[in-house]
Amino acid sequence: MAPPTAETTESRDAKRVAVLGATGSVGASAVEVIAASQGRLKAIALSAHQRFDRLIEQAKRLKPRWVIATDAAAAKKQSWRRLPKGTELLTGPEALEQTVCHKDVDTVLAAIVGTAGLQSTWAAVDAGKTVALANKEALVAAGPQIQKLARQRGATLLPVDSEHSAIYQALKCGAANEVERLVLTASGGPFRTWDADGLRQVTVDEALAHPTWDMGPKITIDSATLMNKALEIVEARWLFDLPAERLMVMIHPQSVVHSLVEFVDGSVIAQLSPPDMRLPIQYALEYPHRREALAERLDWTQRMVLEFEPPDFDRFPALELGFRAAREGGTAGVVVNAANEAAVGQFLDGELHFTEIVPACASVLESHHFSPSPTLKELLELDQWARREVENWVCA
Ligand SMILES: NC(=O)C1=CN([C@@H]2O[C@H](COP(=O)(O)OP(=O)(O)OC[C@H]3O[C@@H](n4cnc5c(N)ncnc54)[C@H](OP(=O)(O)O)[C@@H]3O)[C@@H](O)[C@H]2O)C=CC1
Ligand SMILES: CC(=O)[C@@H](O)[C@H](O)COP(=O)(O)O
Ligand SMILES: [Mn+2]
Repeated sequence: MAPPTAETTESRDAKRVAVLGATGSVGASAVEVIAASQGRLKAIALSAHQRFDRLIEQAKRLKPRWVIATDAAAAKKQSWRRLPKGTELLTGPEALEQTVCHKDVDTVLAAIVGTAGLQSTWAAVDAGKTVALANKEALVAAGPQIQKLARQRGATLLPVDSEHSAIYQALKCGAANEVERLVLTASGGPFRTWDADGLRQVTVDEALAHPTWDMGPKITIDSATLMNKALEIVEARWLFDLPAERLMVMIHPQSVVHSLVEFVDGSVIAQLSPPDMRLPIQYALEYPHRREALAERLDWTQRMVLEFEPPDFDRFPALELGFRAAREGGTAGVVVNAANEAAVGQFLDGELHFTEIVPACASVLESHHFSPSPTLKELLELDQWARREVENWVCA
């Protein structure tokens, strides 16, 4: 009997992945991982918000069943003639939620940036899917609610964020009650060594020049303020169910040690690799298997220096906001996250100074009406409220 062709292997055994945010930095890396998976992974759906030419190229390569254009108005102006035969176009944000629930979707890669990714992540969890989670903002905004829903629906959350992927892997070395603390590493961003005067003069181009990672604009600005690490503290709080007191941040400029777990006996287990998102994406999509990867490897024939230093909470006050949101829970996460998204947008548009991003978030967090266990509807309303507050915020 002839061996199965790639096509038949795919249709019988392939894990069918819906890639939400396929045209972004994480999404594009996921497309490479899927294309190189020798038929083990099949892109069943790819979504884009506005970069439709890129989406069409991806569709020609992976031949998904569906492409989703979430900006429906922009989709009307696009020519879709180059879509491959057999690929159906769906439009509007509601198409994300319909698609992730489909019985033929096995895994959802949540790689939309910001709160825009919350409802589709929620829908995937609600449908009991395996969710490979890059969209950290969803967990920051609604961590306890998403975890509760995942338990009720039997959904599995697999981290894609490099630090959380490292921690997930390191946690396999001990039992939950043997964990002392999690140490999240941070590159320190482009301004790691800058003084307060320098920080006040930061330009958009300087903030977009990340020293070690090539990422989308929003997370790159977050890395520069260290708000990314603040969000990751909250993400770790809910993902691993550990209190803020057992979470730490260490600056590690090389971005080779992606995070560490310290166990009660003092042993510290870390995961190392060059900074390349294709590895944590592949780990989550292929889980529980490890496969040969496209990602860069460490070169053990070369001298390598790995540095660690504690963060400076004075120059980077975002960190304190992250620890506070992780300690308080409730509505603190959604407010910090939404205020930050709005403030980063204003900074990128030249309407806010770099050093105003975090004070704007702190001020909105301070003035909001805290609630300990909000519903999804309340969270979405607060998200909108926090954005409006940042629009009206004036630096004291
Ligand atoms: N980049 C990285 O290395 C890492 C990213 N992450 C997280 O992954 C997520 C994605 O980051 P990244 O890939 O850098 O971001 P990008 O900005 O590169 O990509 C964002 C993606 O989301 C889509 N999108 C934007 N707005 C909307 C919207 N309103 N509705 C639906 N889709 C939308 C974009 O579509 P389009 O481009 O077509 O307009 C694009 O596909 C973020 O949550 C980030 O924090 C986590 C760890 C590492
Ligand atoms: C790749 C990834 O996971 C990013 O979140 C990265 O960690 C950003 O780098 P910083 O450590 O500078 O925030
Ligand atoms: Mn990260």
